[in-house]
Amino acid sequence: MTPPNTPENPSDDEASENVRADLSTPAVGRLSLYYRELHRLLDAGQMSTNSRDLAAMVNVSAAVVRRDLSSIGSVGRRGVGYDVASLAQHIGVVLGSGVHWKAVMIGVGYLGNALLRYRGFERLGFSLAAAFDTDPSKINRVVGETRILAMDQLEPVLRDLKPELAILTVPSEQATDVASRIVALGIQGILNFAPTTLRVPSSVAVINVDLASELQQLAFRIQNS
Ligand SMILES: NC(=O)c1ccc[n+]([C@@H]2O[C@H](COP(=O)([O-])OP(=O)(O)OC[C@H]3O[C@@H](n4cnc5c(N)ncnc54)[C@H](O)[C@@H]3O)[C@@H](O)[C@H]2O)c1
Repeated sequence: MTPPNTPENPSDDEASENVRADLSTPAVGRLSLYYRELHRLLDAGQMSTNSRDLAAMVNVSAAVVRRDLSSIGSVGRRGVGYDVASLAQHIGVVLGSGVHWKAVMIGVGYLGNALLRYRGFERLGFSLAAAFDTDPSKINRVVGETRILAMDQLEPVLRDLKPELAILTVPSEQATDVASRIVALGIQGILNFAPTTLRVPSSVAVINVDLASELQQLAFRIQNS
């Protein structure tokens, strides 16, 4: 008989919600890397792995892998390790990859073009449902599998598609205005490539991607090693 869902005995969904709330940002980043490597192992037909091998794949210690995995309730069996398929599935649930996420892209220049052609998003449950640009020469072109629409179609299309996420790849001067527009349309998370700080309500999650800053940190590490 299925036990009732009580605070002491939460359902799978509730348990993964609780786990998610407790995870630090670096731990979430590492889980995402384990997830990627586990899928690579699955593709290669490998059924089991252990903390030492996973650690080597993502360049952390085996103790960190064991701690990360036990924090989401996955404990390897001594001498056997982890079942690759079920561990990948479990991490996927914790990271929300079992859920289908709809994303739109705003700004299809050099960067947007490259990202639209990348097929790796779909595997993690993200579909790029539409892309938007202001340049009339780009409208109606299909890049990857996504059609570029005019910005004056933003409101009706987003109301219809109801995407949760947006990838912002417009010039930095345009980013704030565009962000306000998409937030007003119900976007809950923005992956922001524009080198500017977005002012959005705290209910909207923003991840800033800045490769120049990453390079700067890399140079700093080398200089100080
Ligand atoms: N995060 C990073 O590591 C990184 C790396 C490269 C570029 N960038 C940034 O990403 C953004 C895009 O870079 P890019 O090289 O692709 O630039 P780009 O100029 O090639 O592309 C920008 C696109 O946005 C469109 N656009 C302009 N205003 C718009 C608006 N209001 N609404 C919708 N579309 C609009 C333009 O027509 C163009 O197609 C820039 O902000 C750039 O600084 C970030």
